[in-house]
Amino acid sequence: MSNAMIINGKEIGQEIRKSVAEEVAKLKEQGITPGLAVILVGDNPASQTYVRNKQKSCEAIGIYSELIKLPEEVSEEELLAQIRSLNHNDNIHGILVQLPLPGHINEDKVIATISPEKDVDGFSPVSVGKMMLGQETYLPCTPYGVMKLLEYAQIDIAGKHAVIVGRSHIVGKPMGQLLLQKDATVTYTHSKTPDLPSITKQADIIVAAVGRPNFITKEHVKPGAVVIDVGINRDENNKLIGDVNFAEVEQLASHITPVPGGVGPMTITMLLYNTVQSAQKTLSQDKKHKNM
Ligand SMILES: Nc1nc(=O)c2c([nH]1)NC[C@@H]1CN(c3ccc(C(=O)N[C@@H](CCC(=O)O)C(=O)O)cc3)C=[N+]21
Repeated sequence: MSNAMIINGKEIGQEIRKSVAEEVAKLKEQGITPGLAVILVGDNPASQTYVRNKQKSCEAIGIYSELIKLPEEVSEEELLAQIRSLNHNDNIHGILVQLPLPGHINEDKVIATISPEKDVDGFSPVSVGKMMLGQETYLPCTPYGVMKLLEYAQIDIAGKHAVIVGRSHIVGKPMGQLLLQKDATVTYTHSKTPDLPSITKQADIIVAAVGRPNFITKEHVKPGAVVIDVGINRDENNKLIGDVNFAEVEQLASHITPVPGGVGPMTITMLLYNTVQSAQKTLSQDKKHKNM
């Protein structure tokens, strides 16, 4: 069996970022600088790294980014007040609250407080509801990024059997919905699914989003399947590894995404994309006002 085609998320992400940068330049000519606010609570090192990456990526394409750092002990009310203030700040088109949040804060309440117009993560109940209904909205960045990877790799989705491993609100669940909207037959699996390999073996497309290193092995994969690895785990040497045993699975998959350099860079790319979309919307609303 020949080796799989490796889907290069870094390269595809760069290509999309180039066209997002062009949109940013156009907006600037019209006097608008897209702005993203990132709220970081506490000093979790992994979260700090992600947030720094997001800021660097914004900078690289001319998006203004503002980091709001709050102490671990911040009250829920104070965090909500920050979000409400950003909801009304005209320089800010996107608001992202870095997850996870400390235990004393109600994540659902926080996310629901972000104005749906600025919910570039696509996590709010309004965004999720619209996505389910197939209405225009901000799509969650990771599943959206996976859809772009499949599109760029020219993988047909209609009629294919997609098996999602993992059912998180931010990856697994929306991933299945987006694939369903493209006419895949979708199966959700999770930690309580008995005999997982018997199901994943039927998949034309596997999306692994379990959060367990090297969880998906060759026993899980039908020869010729497309394998998308959403996992971000650290091994004992602090090296980034996915949910898929890459060395094993690349021998029989038709396409596979690496970690790093697969889905991760696409997540940030779609965040930039959503932020610019939001800025573009304010422009068309301004015009409407002026025409009145
Ligand atoms: N409100 C919120 N929105 C998020 O989108 C969000 C979040 N909270 N909390 C944490 C997770 C994690 N996440 C990643 C994004 C990009 C990479 C990424 O670009 N990874 C690179 C490698 C980076 C490295 O080497 O550390 C890659 O896979 O190639 C990873 C992880 C977004 N998250």
